[in-house]
Amino acid sequence: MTAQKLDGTATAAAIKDELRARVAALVEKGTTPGIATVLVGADPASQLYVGMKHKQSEAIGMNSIQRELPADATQEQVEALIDELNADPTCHGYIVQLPLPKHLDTDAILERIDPAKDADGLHPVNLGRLVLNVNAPITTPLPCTPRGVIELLQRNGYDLAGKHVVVVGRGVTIGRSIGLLLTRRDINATVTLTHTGTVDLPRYIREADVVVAAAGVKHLVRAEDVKPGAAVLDVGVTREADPETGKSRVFGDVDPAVAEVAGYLSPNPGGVGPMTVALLMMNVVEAAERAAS
Ligand SMILES: Nc1nc(=O)c2c([nH]1)NC[C@@H]1CN(c3ccc(C(=O)N[C@@H](CCC(=O)O)C(=O)O)cc3)C=[N+]21
Repeated sequence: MTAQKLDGTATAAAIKDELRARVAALVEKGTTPGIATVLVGADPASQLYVGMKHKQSEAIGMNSIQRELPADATQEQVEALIDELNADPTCHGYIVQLPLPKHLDTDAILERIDPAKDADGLHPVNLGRLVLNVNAPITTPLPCTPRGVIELLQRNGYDLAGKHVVVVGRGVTIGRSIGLLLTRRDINATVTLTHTGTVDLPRYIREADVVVAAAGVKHLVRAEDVKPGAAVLDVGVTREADPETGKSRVFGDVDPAVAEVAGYLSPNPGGVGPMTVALLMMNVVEAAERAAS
């Protein structure tokens, strides 16, 4: 492999060390930052993700609140739980683990979250403020996966100013939101957003200094299309049986051969996933800092 690995696990560990100190300072002043999760149903992957978030939050001294409802919970029950967390002064931020069971109105539930407690940073009010606020310092929760991508590059010495970032995929968690951060004056990147309606995707990939692959299509980004030396961040998740072992595992959006061409590569797993969890916690620590000041 010629590419330098952008190690999300190590970078997230450094962020967590900083957060541990910020948590301790808040505790000193009488506020223990509290993070909550809402899990509806018992999907094994969701249980695993939620468990990871609690374990890591507790490891840095946060208070963690784990709320669960059965898979057949009604809209009213979920909304009542949201109202409860909005009113709970010990909960400074929380997430509703997605996806929710199909009978529930996901948008209505997410919009009911108090924007000040939105740990994902994806509440319409927070995204709207990000659209409107191009330059002023940000005082609202930020979308945590996009922030994770940017921190992973910056903390490994990659300067995004003037770079052409090609984003593949228009999902809300990354594709549609990351450009709002990358094009702020303090980062100063240029962004192209591509998606399944893009004609001739390789034409765009070839022009990219940075590729953020978040389409959820296994091995969509091929080595022959990547500019030598480019930074490639693999954010896609496809869960499939491994052809060799037969066991289910995660496949990213980036063909492994890209490692021979790229200058920097954020693998999956071990890249943006751990950064997302670290930035989720940072959103909650920042919410607690604002609440305490
Ligand atoms: N409201 C909401 N917010 C989320 O942030 C959210 C969500 N719902 N639903 C599900 C997805 C998925 N997600 C991941 C977070 C960390 C890893 C992660 O750390 N993965 C490890 C591997 C973990 C393992 O599988 O053992 C890695 O990439 O190295 C993966 C996936 C957050 N999500």
